[in-house]
Amino acid sequence: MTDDGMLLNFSVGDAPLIAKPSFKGGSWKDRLSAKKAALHRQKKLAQPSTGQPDAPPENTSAREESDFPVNRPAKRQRTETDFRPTAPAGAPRGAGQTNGDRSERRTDGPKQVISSLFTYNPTSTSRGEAKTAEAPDADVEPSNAPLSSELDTFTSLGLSPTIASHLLNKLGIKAPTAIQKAAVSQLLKEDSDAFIQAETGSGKTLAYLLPIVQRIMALSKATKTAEESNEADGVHRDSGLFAIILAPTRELSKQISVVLESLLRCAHWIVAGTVQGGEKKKSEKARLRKGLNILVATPGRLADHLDNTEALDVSNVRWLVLDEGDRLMELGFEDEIQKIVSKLNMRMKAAQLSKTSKIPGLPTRRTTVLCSATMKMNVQRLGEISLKEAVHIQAASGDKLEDGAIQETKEDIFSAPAQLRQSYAIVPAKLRLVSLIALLKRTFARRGSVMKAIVFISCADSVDFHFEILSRDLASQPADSDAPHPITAEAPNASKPASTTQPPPSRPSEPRTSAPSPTLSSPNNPIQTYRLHGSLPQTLRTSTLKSFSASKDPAVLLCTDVASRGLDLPNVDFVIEYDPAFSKDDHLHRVGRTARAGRQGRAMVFLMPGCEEGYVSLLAEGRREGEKALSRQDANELLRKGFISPAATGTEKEKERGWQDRATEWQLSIERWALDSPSRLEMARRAFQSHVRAYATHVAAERACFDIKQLHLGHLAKAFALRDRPGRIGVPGMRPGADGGKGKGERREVARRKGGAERGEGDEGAAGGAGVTEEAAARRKMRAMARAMGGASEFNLG
Ligand SMILES: Nc1ncnc2c1ncn2[C@@H]1O[C@H](COP(=O)(O)OP(=O)(O)OP(=O)(O)O)[C@@H](O)[C@H]1O
Repeated sequence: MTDDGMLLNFSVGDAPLIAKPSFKGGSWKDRLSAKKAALHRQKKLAQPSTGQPDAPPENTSAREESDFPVNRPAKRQRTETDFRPTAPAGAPRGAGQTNGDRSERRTDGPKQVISSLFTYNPTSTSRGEAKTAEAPDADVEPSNAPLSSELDTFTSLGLSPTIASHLLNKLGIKAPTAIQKAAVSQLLKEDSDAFIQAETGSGKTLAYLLPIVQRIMALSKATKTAEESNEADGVHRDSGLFAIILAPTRELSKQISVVLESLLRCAHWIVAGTVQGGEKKKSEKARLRKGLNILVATPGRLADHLDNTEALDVSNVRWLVLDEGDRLMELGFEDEIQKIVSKLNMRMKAAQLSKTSKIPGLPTRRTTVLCSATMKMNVQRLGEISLKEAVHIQAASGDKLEDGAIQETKEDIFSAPAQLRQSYAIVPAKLRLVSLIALLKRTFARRGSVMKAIVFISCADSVDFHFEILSRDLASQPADSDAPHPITAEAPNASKPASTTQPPPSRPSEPRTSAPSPTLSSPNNPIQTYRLHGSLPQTLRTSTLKSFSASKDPAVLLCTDVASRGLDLPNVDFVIEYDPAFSKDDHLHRVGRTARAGRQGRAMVFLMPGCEEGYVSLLAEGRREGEKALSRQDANELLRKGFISPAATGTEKEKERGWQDRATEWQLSIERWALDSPSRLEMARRAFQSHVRAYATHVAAERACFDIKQLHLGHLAKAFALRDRPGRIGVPGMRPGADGGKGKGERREVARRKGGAERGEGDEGAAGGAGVTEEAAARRKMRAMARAMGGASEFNLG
């Protein structure tokens, strides 16, 4: 949002345009350009009226891109009379018309602004250099696949034939991945601490679970006396707790325990359980009292039980795993982990001194395993807290390290799986929503081409809004609406697809998180849409994920970053980052939800023309082959493919007009849909506001690519189906204050970003004064904007 934008958005307001506005604040440049714009409008109005409105573009669809300003467009206030695209032949009344009169009649509030989709869009600044590449070579060797050599078997790593045959026959896992090969042999052989680092989807969970389960099975054998024959006579649930696995979120701890349970079916006498926030402590205490051998936990809840649950005896714990180490630190669990580690040390030592442990074969020292895909400062810190002389286990190496220290080598650079096909789309703000719909329509056009897609969105309010759009019932268009069918290519009976999937069971009071998507479905390919974010109750989050994973129909999940880490959702073919991630690492975790364990996958990130295009070089850093591995698309390409009518005939120009008109029709119908109900309108406004606030929280190091000053709020509002002027979009009851109404995880998430920003500012301070001044100016600007946007200072993060 440039300064003149700010002034036009917020200062001019609804005042009569003839009245001389006064311009205050901002630099002299801001004031000058705002004055010029007002003068220009006054001149136009002073011209003798012909009874006709301002000449609209003859046909918006047909405008050439070269007519548009190359950089950011000059802003002007526009009314419905500005936009009168020619209705396509045969279209119902209203197709291609603005319907603005009706929207004004319906709302007693301020005038609505209806802008055309295809005019005044900024063009790409990198158009000249960037290639519109084809998808990178599909034959790239997967980097996280199971090993294919006949010599690489689980038994050759030292795993027992019982476990190996269980993996093969019951879990369908034939050969280890590279990280499993390195980790299993190391952890079976030695009792040293270890840092396991490998890319997303490389099988890190089994890499630490397999050796732990085998070692506990071995304890069982050692416990038996020579004449005993039954395995169950060895270790049993009362023998003691031997291993604890810590995961940062409830979803992850649940997922790990599911993998563990499936593994333990070959050693049924070993009992595992979970303790995690969101569950009743009383039932957890009862579970702990009954006895467990392996515990999967979230750090906060475990620390709580260590303080308050007498039955939790940790004196025999000999394996501690810290999974998703970077996330544990980002979510602020450092204190809890420090407390847990020191309690484990203390109780183990006390038991060893009093010689109360009676488990033969129990190792004398505890092995701590830290897992992370990234190697950041905070992981180093976690290593210092928890590891001693750790072995660094990567796909191919195993170097012994100093106390807790983790050496960084070239291979430590966190990158996406090699086989992931990654692209970015340059989409102007106004075209974002229609482009997303076009992309999803195209993605699910053919049954079987894509099973599941995940769309990452920056905040919970925006997830809710887009979920309502995708799941809206096309049959219940307003009765008086002359809206055309939203996407003319859609089959008439596509609005109620026959779903074979059971949506997650939700009680009447619970918000719905799953619904068929009439917009994306076709008669032979029903699409189910899901939503997930941190503001939903935990039980609903769990059931939604379960249902999405189990869905036999193609499905799309709209979610915040709550689903970006560690989650292993089957058959995800496509990840769309509709809002770019708040940091590069978050991006790699998000795209890592596809292309797992050697499978193919695609990812696309939406970027706006201008400073966001700088993000392409950051994307390239996450690829081994650099920018070569990235392909590029433009909004027009997405729209053409998504909105083209299968029956389109005529010249290229006519076809183009066809898809532009259809995209416009769809956009107008969604704007009417939002205007038609106060609750929907509020939802759209809330989503817009939250989105803008979330935009301001990209990590400092990447803020040059996501400069809030460059954001064109008027254009962006269109992508939220809004016709309001941005300065007027205020949502009553929007949660004020940093922590208002947020759950613990959400507060941690906000703190993480703030922490990142503060560190970034400190770094800049060290580098030189100029940067600091600019940052400070930007912060002042952001604060001013937040005030103009309704006064709330935080956003509803997932
Ligand atoms: N040896 C193997 N052969 C085939 N599939 C495997 C193998 N090991 C694990 N998998 C599968 O690979 C998927 C990814 O495993 P896992 O979730 O452990 O990866 P990860 O490295 O922890 O990923 P992330 O970093 O995203 O958390 C799972 O579906 C798992 O069942």
